[in-house]
Amino acid sequence: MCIYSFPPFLTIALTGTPGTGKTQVSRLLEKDGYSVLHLTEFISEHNISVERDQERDCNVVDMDGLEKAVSKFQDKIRAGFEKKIKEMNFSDEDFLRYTKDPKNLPVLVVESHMAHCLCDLAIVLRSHPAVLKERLDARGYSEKKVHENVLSESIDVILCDCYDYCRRVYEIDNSFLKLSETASCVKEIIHALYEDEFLKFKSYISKTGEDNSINSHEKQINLILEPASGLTIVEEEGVVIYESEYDDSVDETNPILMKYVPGKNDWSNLID
Ligand SMILES: Nc1ncnc2c1ncn2[C@@H]1O[C@H](COP(=O)(O)OP(=O)(O)O)[C@@H](O)[C@H]1O
Repeated sequence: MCIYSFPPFLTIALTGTPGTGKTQVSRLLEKDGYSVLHLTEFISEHNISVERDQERDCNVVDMDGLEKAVSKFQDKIRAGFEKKIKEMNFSDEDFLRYTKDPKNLPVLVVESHMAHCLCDLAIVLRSHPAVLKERLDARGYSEKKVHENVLSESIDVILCDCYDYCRRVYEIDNSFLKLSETASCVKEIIHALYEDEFLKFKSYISKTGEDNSINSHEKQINLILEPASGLTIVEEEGVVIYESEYDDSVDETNPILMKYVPGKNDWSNLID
């Protein structure tokens, strides 16, 4: 269950098998002014790893601790955006124009191969297993670690996980793209997604009978989006919450998002 406010603040996972380019691409996004959380650095800064898995050559993370720490971080970033927005008297059109500037976009990009466990929107970077193998070999990974990651990419492990955890999932195959082109695709999805969610939330709020203009709310409107039928109103600790339905099937009408709907890369025939 997720609770949203209006205008929405989105947390988007930039995920993918190691070597698909998450770190490099997210550095480019950061340079352009997007808010980015690098989860691996965040985990070591906050001491959230519990132990080292020697066999798989990686750290084991305390997921509950991570979730709490990320949620706290997210609240801080979100409060900053909300403060700025409250100070301005926006029409919807003005607001959407304002959010075209990455610095003003109420979005936090969380970058990691497990970011999708913490977000309900995901962008998955994909690379052809042969391309991925080259990148991981160049990194000096052991043969076993390269094989494990290449196999995982071939059978869509992260993509399938995303379907389990996330409400909306998009996939970019960057096997034959430059880093900057991959970054452009990510940006395209982020902005299209923000606009789409904004309009969707707005229409949910109009179903509640509340005023759905940006500056009309003294208090936050909280929406719980889950596959429920109809619209019900619940009170939780004095806060009015509107439970609305959403369609969790892949049903994109935005032409940009349609370009990135997942499922196009079938590399399973490469498994020997
Ligand atoms: N189109 C591309 N998109 C992303 N990475 C690319 C691309 N082409 C080459 N690369 C290279 O692949 C490697 C990906 O590394 P990195 O960003 O650390 O991946 P990850 O964070 O997913 O493990 C980098 O050396 C990067 O330069």
